[in-house]
Amino acid sequence: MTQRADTIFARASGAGRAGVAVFRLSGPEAFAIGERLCGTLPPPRRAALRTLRAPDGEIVDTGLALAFRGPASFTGEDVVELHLHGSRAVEAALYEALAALGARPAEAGEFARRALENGRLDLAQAEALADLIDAETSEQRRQALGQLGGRLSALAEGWRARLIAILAPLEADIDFPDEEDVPAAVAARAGPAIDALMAELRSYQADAARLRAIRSGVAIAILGAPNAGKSSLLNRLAGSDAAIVSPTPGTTRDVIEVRLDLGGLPALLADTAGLRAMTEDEIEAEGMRRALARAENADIRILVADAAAGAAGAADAAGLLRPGDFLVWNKTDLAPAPAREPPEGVQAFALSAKTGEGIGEFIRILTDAARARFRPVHETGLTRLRHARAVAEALDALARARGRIDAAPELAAEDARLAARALGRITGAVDVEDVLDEIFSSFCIGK
Ligand SMILES: Nc1nc2c(ncn2[C@@H]2O[C@H](COP(=O)(O)OP(=O)(O)OP(=O)(O)O)[C@@H](O)[C@H]2O)c(=O)[nH]1
Ligand SMILES: [K+]
Ligand SMILES: [Mg+2]
Repeated sequence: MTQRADTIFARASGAGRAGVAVFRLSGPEAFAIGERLCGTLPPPRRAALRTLRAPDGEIVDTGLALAFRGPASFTGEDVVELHLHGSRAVEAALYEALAALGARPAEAGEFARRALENGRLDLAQAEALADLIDAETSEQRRQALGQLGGRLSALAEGWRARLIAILAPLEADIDFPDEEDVPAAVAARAGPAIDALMAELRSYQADAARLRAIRSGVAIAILGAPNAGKSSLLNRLAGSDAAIVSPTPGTTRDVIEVRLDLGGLPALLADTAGLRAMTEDEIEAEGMRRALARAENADIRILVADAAAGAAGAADAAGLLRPGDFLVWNKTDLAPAPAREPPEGVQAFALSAKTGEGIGEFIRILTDAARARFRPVHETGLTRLRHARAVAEALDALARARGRIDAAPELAAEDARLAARALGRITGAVDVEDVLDEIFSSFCIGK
């Protein structure tokens, strides 16, 4: 940053009434403003009780004050943290006092952005911070903590360092083009090294969709004929009355979503409108279109069929199923499940959404299947599309480099440099500006 940064403030803890709310002040004037507010600040990294006063002498609140001297702070700047009573009135009085003392409210993600600019976090870690704040399940927490701790950064920087080691002799070759035996020797060494790196990158690429599913949730869609009991099943799986259940066929029109925690793996479960061959009703037809789109894009489909309707109950939608999906015969309190082979790779299961019989077992089976399918091979990896794209770009460039290494080492060197550049984008070692706005706009204020 060329110009001197503003001193910014925001509530770091969640909005609303609270026993304690944490406010953060960061920037070159943070200590001076903190002192005017608190009288004196405690020594860095020590908490002390203070009475906070506005410039006109009015008491704002009493609470804990903590000072962090930059660069040993979250943002890398001087930071003052205030733990006050979490009321709207205290917050309003504090903001007024801080503004009067020359600080301004922070923009979304501005604290993390300063941390990045001051080298306290790299881009992958900043993303992980956002993921950790959003984490709802244990798998999400683990993944975000690993990345925040620098695991992905170390991986990406390691790949880049290997590439640079491969690149250096190729560049030396450009400088000494006359020495006859150099190109062959260099190519002989660089070729296998590129192959090994490509194999490793591919194995991480193969994991990327699984890691993204952990971040954003596995998409599961419930589909089937009207009145099969789809909404009843969703309510059972969610443990709440999220969807309307009624004996009227065509009750569900919009897609109803609930979040599930499948043994630490997050899932987004969608209930959809019943599918039937024909309908005159425009709203129902739109519901069916949405149901089909949802089924198409889901990671896992659960086809619900009425056991009492016999094999015909599953016939219409069976074509939508893919290996790894489920066929659930519902209403086993009324009739046993028909003896009908499910489509290839589809697991059949019998239960009653009404009595709850078989639900616990079905949740176990669904959880095991989802966890097995989305278990990553590597503990650390490409958690965002942005990372996967960078690796795909690096792989393309490396494939070109590999093809040219014998005939045109100088072109191969250029390709290898492009690959290194693509990998450098993961941590923001290169081209960081391009992605900053996209990443930090998703942060909330105070982070
Ligand atoms: N006996 C019995 N009735 C059930 C069972 N599951 C659902 N039902 C009943 O079947 C009817 C339809 O249930 P819903 O859950 O609304 O079915 P749906 O598939 O969501 O229906 P649409 O949204 O209209 O497509 C309701 O009267 C439920 O009480 C079950 O396991 N046993
Ligand atoms: K219904
Ligand atoms: Mg329904």
